Amino acid sequence: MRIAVTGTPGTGKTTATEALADRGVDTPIIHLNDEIKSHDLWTERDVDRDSLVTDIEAVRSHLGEWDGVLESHLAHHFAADRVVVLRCGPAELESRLEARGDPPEKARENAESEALDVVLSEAVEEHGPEAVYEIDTTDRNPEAVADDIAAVIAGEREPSAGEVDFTEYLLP
Ligand SMILES: Nc1ncnc2c1ncn2[C@@H]1O[C@H](COP(=O)(O)OP(=O)(O)OP(=O)(O)O)[C@@H](O)[C@H]1O
Repeated sequence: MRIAVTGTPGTGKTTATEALADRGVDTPIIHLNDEIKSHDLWTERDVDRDSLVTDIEAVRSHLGEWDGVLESHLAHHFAADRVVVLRCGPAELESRLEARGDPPEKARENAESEALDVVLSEAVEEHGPEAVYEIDTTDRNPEAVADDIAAVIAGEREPSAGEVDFTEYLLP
């Protein structure tokens, strides 16, 4: 079973999947961003955004026939059986990102992307609504989010997409 855990940076993918791993689940968890760095699966450095441009095809061949949980804001770009999209209210997302040291303009850019449902829309377009599981992490602790991800893995949660609406963040 291949579970992609995706979402705008700051929605808590790493934290929630690490909480899951701490429970000793027997599902392998792949932190894709670590794989990209450790196996040089990138094409160039984006100096302006202080990030690496991922080589999607190189990642695809590196992953091969993977199984378990694939965690990254890019995870929905790869074949998966179920796609978990973590969501977070843009204002809280901006605060989380700034609190961890991200530059304010980058935090704001991600908050606007979250308000525009960018990752959710890509996930639904690439996998279909029947494979997408939206989980709102706003004002919830990582353990509760990990519980919801575990429910998706166990097949105990119905697919849901588009129930979260953060567009008011974009209002002047
Ligand atoms: N449920 C939560 N409630 C409050 N803060 C959280 C929660 N989950 C994560 N955080 C905090 O938000 C920040 C971002 O979390 P995390 O790195 O797990 O997000 P991410 O989605 O993996 O981000 P990225 O895609 O950049 O790796 C961290 O400082 C983390 O401590």
